Amino acid sequence: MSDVLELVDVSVVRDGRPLVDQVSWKVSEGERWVIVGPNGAGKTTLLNLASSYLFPTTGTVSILGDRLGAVDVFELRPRIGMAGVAMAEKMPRRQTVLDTVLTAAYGMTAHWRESYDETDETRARMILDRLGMAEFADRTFGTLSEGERKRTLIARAIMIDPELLLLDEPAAGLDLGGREDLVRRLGRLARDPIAPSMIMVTHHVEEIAPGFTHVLMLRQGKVIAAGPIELELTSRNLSLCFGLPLVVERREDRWTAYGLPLNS
Ligand SMILES: Nc1ncnc2c1ncn2[C@@H]1O[C@H](COP(=O)(O)OP(=O)(O)OP(=O)(O)O)[C@@H](O)[C@H]1O
Repeated sequence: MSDVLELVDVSVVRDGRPLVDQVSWKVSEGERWVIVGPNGAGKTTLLNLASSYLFPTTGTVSILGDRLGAVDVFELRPRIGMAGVAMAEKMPRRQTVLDTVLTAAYGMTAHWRESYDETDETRARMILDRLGMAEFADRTFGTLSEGERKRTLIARAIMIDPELLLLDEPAAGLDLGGREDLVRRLGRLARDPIAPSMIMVTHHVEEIAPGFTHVLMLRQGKVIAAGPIELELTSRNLSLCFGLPLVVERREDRWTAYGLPLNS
């Protein structure tokens, strides 16, 4: 199995403070990773390294076999799909859902010319359908609910047929129904053998879809645990990660966590 991502002794330092602190981490082809950790732990910073938008202060980052610093990132970026809040902010609100997905194929955020290939449009509609967004194709992005926007952005990230798919808090801000709908769809994607390798940042273990294989826990820029989810997603590791006593339970193929009550 070849490596999709390899970080060796990576630190990102800002104002003399490490945001990511000597992280070594390997993601192999086909793996689906979840990154968990408290606010400010460095999760988004790790995703920014993985997407080639951030370079490490020290250490080496290799993405899809190419080392950052020794590769043209403009050739690398079209091979990486990314969906997250930062992307949502860049999307023109008056652009249709279909165009929001289609423009990804051309490395743009906004509709430029009416010259999209018919096959691209067919593919965009098929992906929207898989994410339950077919009937929204002609709606403008700005009129969508939070959940619909998130599904549109995931469709956009998949449109380019990436080798690595990065999802930054895809379920944040969704209500229970919206979260469960998204988890089911991500589960289908995660279990699809031809889907790309995936890395998802989340704050809640309840958002981990079935099919995710590995977990990386981060606290204050340092890796607390990393490896197969069934070995590493333990009460002990999660408590260390969040700095309070937590119990994590698995029920069938889903996870849940809760804090122990305070002693009175
Ligand atoms: N350019 C920067 N300069 C200084 N500090 C920064 C910079 N970018 C991020 N930080 C800090 O780095 C830390 C890690 O940020 P990051 O966004 O990676 O955390 P996170 O785990 O994704 O947090 P959250 O769960 O709140 O989204 C935070 O304390 C943040 O304030």
